[in-house]
Amino acid sequence: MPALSTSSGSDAGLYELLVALPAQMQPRMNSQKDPTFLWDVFGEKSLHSLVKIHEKLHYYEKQNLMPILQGAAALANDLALLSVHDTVAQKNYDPVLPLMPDDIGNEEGSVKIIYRSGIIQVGDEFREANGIPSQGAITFKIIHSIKEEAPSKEGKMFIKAEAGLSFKKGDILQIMSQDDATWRLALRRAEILVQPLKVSSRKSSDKKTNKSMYECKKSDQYDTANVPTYEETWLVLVGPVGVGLNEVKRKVLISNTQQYGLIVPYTTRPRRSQESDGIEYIFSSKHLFERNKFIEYGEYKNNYYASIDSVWSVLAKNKHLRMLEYKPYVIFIRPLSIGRLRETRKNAKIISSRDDQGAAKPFMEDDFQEMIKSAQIMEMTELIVNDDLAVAFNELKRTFDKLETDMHWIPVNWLHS
Ligand SMILES: Nc1ncnc2c1ncn2[C@@H]1O[C@H](COP(=O)(O)OP(=O)(O)OP(=O)(O)O)[C@@H](O)[C@H]1O
Repeated sequence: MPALSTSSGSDAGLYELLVALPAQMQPRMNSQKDPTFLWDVFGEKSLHSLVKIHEKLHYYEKQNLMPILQGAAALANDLALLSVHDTVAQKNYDPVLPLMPDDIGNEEGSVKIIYRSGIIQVGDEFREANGIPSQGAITFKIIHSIKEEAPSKEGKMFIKAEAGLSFKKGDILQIMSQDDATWRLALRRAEILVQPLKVSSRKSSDKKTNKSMYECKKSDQYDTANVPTYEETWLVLVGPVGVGLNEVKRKVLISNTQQYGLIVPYTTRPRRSQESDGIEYIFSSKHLFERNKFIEYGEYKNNYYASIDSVWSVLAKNKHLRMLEYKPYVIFIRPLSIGRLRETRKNAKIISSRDDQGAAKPFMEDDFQEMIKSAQIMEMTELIVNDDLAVAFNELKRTFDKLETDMHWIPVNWLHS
């Protein structure tokens, strides 16, 4: 079969070939019917139309087609939009669900559904289903699990409700943390205590606020007020006669004269020869004494002992003096043992209460026994043993320093009395 040729290149030759084909094949045909048949087939008009369309499309295929009409351009945009829509619609945008944990059994279908929705995690608690089962729609209340923290050294603290601290009206709870908006970490306290009292070096302008704190009568008023702080600390040293109160006091005073001041007490006893009025005591008559209002007073061997004005004069000099509506921090100084008193007080002298002149005399066995006996009936906030004077002094200093910085719980009646 000879190669078919086209007159105007490969693009336009197909239609012409169709037209020429029956004539070119005629010499090779035996039957008269064959050329008629071929002519009918290749001469068919619709075939020619199709071939023409094919050739046109083939020609424009490699060119950028621009629609001639404005309406056609809009149609092109719509087609692009539809095409994008179809592409997007065919894509799968479903959430990627977490894999099921291995340890959930087959029967726990509902748990699987909730879990796979990603709302809850392993360890979360399922609490409620509308309160009543199988009635219309079910509302799930889901509480996320919280990791339990290691117990603190200060005491057991709980986060989970089941492990929480039960308490009733009147119990005293010390709040340890309010970091969480819905939970409070607290320790139960046995004593009847209210505010922590902090001694700090606040400016005197804060005193008014503190005063209003004392006047609070209800606990919710304490809650909203500031924690009271005090500039002045009133320390009272108590102990049996001759235990060494003056000695200890003297050591504290000379250790920091800026910080500590002495309250000069009142007394109705006669002034001794070596004493000066206003130094050791302010000497007063019984008549005047009874007309005065004192912070504290006591009676000893028919004589009164008390203090008041001196408190204010110490305050005025800006010395340290703790005041909580005149409730002092009391430190009890006691001897170690009668044996140690005999050893350590060999060269010491007591101002004998039996001697009206108040002459200093060496300690007698009776003095030691009296000291031990009265020490046994005294119970105070803080206890310091005056065996070795230097040790006792250091311990006292440590207590004072702690008072400066630490919080102190105070009995509730201190605020109401
Ligand atoms: N730890 C101690 N070791 C040895 N001697 C001490 C010690 N403490 C105090 N003394 C001595 O004991 C004597 C009595 O001390 P101090 O006068 O201070 O006692 P006091 O408790 O103030 O007595 P009073 O109650 O009669 O005023 C003094 O001679 C003092 O030096």
